[in-house]
Amino acid sequence: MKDDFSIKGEVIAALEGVEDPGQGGKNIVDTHLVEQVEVKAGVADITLVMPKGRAREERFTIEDAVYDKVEAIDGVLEVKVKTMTPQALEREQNGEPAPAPSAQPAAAPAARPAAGKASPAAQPQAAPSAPIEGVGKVIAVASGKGGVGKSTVAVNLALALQKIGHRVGLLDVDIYGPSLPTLLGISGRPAVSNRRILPMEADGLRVMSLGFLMDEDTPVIWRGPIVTGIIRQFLRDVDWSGLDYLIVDMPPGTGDAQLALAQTVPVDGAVIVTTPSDLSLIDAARGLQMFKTLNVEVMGIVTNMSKFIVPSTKEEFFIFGNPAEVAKEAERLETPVLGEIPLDLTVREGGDAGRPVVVGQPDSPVTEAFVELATKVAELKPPHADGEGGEGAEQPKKGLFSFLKS
Ligand SMILES: Nc1ncnc2c1ncn2[C@@H]1O[C@H](COP(=O)(O)OP(=O)(O)OP(=O)(O)O)[C@@H](O)[C@H]1O
Repeated sequence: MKDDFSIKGEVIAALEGVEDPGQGGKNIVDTHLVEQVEVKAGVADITLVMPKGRAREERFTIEDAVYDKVEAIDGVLEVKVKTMTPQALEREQNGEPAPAPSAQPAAAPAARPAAGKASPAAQPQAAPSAPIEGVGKVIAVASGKGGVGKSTVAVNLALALQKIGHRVGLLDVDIYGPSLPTLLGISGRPAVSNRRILPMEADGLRVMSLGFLMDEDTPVIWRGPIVTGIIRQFLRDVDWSGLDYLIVDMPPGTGDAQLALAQTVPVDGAVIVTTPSDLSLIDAARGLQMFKTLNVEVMGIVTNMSKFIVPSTKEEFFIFGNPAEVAKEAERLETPVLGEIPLDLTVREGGDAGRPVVVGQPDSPVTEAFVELATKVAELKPPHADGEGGEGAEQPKKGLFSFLKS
């Protein structure tokens, strides 16, 4: 039986098949009508947002199409569609009471049990994912739990891949706390040329992060479909051409960003970062399972903060638990341990100073550990021979930064 997570992916893909009338053929996800999608025990709860002035006929056409498409998904038992005005949504989000009936949301929630399933052939499939032009391999760096050093590993893995001779890009889709600008010590807004976003540059890497587009204090409350839109634009509208590797720093956990990435481009492999602590390991196993569900190959686990070596005596301390436990868990999960990165003051200091350890301390043991990791990653996933291909390739581009205007 399908789990709710995979059904949710199919629901979002199905909504991308619903046209928003009068919007030049765009679908309702791209025009930001879809505010939220939740699937629990086979019940799909969909919130649409439409301005009050929207023609009733159009609204009904959209709602009907949503019901038809979503009901046809295998595993969906019931479909609930709630259509709200932006004002009603804002009130709901602020926890304010609904006003008098005359100013109610555009429509009350309506449910329809998903009777009479369509034949499997007619069921919507996940959106086809086309490779990014000119990029060799896309590698996701993920963690089940926050704070284990995933972004630190992503940045230093990217730099170490570069150190061993590859051309590398780094994409930060950690929507809950994009940290690449801080870790790499860069800021500013990316330029747009020929309707494509140009990545920023740091230490020879091409970098794109949500952090470049957000105010530092902006609370991030983007929901599933918006996250999908942002990630799609970062993959499709940014000029990544001419790269051997694109390293993607994922948000922690198992959620919409992972789903969006896997549905937008073929992901060649995922690297799961964990500390040796029990809790991180449980979450790492969950993350690993999620990538399997999404048909993304898990290349292995990286144990971060594996041990602390006292610089003067070389004595070793296992502050977060013994890395042997990670090895045991990796064996149980039938995945290799790709590398062990020690807990080291220079890593933290380098991160805070915007000078990652691989460039700040190029001859240190920690850098050596990152280079070993990068070498293993490159062995497992060598970049395509035609990694340069696709430069200058013409792609239809529309709605740059449109997600920020919604
Ligand atoms: N091996 C290490 N040695 C010392 N400090 C480290 C190491 N790895 C990460 N850190 C530090 O731990 C903190 C958290 O790291 P980081 O931001 O990379 O974690 P994260 O898993 O990406 O967090 P989030 O869940 O917030 O995205 C940072 O201060 C970083 O410098």
